[in-house]
Amino acid sequence: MKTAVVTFPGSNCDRDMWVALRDVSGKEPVKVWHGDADLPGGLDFIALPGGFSYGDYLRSGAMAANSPIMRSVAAAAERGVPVLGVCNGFQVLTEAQLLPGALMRNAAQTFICRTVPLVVENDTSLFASAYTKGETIRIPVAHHDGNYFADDETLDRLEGEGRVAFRYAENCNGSRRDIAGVLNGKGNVLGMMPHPERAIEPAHGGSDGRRLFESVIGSLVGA
Ligand SMILES: NC(=O)CC[C@H](N)C(=O)O
Repeated sequence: MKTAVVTFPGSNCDRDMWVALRDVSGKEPVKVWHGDADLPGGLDFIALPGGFSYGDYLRSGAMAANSPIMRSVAAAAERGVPVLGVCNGFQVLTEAQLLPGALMRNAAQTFICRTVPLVVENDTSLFASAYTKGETIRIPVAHHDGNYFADDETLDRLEGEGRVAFRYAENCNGSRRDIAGVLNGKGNVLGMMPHPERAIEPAHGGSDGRRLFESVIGSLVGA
């Protein structure tokens, strides 16, 4: 099994993601730099971490979405390789149009940094098989641009196709229909604002994020 974490200039959660993947998979992820033209061969999983890529210049994730490496990430996603984008990684995935919608400034115009309750909406995706639909989990958020927006037609389609992965039990940022994470049509790309890699062991204050990594790593066993 071969996993990778992509680092952009301004990423600040790449090490946490790397440690979470290493601890759950037992194998060290490959570190990939945004300027690399190609991903290493044979990757089974790609993570886009949180942070402030390019200082959130223009819009959060807008510059990173045009990094050289994102062409390879899009091609890998198209081939069915699982891709997880957390927080800034989610912003990059929407800006790269690998996921629908946009992450706008939080409704209260403030940076939010706290642990929030989330409802698991989909427990059949490869990212969430270790959760139970309807279960409430607690995962930290830390962002100023987490206000998920998509038009009604898109939201209806996402809900109808079971592509809302997580919802906020308490809407902390104004996201439409309380959406905290969404899947692409094939179900192999997940973007979410909360940080599962910050809830891996009790010392983090909770370990509800660990099951997300157990789900996806478990789906790769044998890979
Ligand atoms: N923790 C993060 O990834 C922050 C994401 C983003 N730059 C924001 O503040 O909205």
